[in-house]
Amino acid sequence: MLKLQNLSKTYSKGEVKAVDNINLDIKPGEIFGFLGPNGAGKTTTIKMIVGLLKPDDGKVYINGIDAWENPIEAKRQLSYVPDTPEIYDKLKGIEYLNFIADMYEVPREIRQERMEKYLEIFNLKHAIGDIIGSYSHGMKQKLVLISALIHEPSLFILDEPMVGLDPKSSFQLKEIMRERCDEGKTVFFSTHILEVAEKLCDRLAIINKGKIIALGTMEELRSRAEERESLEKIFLELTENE
Ligand SMILES: Nc1ncnc2c1ncn2[C@@H]1O[C@H](COP(=O)(O)OP(=O)(O)OP(=O)(O)O)[C@@H](O)[C@H]1O
Repeated sequence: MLKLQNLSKTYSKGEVKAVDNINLDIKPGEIFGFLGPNGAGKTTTIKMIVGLLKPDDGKVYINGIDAWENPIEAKRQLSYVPDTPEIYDKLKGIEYLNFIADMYEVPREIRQERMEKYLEIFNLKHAIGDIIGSYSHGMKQKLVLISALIHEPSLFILDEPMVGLDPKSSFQLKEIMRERCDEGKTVFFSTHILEVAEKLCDRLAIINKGKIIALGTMEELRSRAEERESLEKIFLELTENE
């Protein structure tokens, strides 16, 4: 479903190796957690997957489509929720949702049904006629989430999705992620919080200083951490973030 092959990215004319030759193969139906401390390379990796940052090296395949050779086809397969919801402040919530639904060519009746459902779930119905500029950070985040759910992507990519959401919305989001995966869709999300990864994902990768240092189920990683001091140190650091 999502395949990363020897993916690398540097910043500052090569001085900062943000992502260093990473490989991942994520299957349909998986909730995959991308866990790492601050500055590990999570956002950079995600931006290369969704087409916002060009890799220096390596390939991104989404459903077998090369994301940088066929960007439009690849983007049709996915939804992306960034860590900070930067959206058009001058639009009303409903205008933004319709704009996104238009871009993804979601038919009227279907979008209506999905909007109703998610606006209800995330308790945003009352504000949908208001200008986005008047929304709180959490409301903006929920609006972006709803817009990402409107076209039912086969790959759902979320950068630090739980940050800024109230506990009820976090719970709802977790339920939605699980539902998507039960339908054979794939969720890839980043977090710097061990507990979030633990509660949610089927499998996870730990990234540190741009490299993947461990890959497997949480159980597998925990037992490996007991044997490997470097992994144990990362685990401790991630626990302290909670
Ligand atoms: N535009 C940039 N210019 C220079 N260095 C950058 C740039 N963006 C990120 N970096 C550096 O690249 C590395 C990886 O950053 P990235 O934002 O991908 O990490 P992250 O795991 O998402 O971190 P966080 O959890 O803090 O968001 C860090 O060392 C960061 O300082």
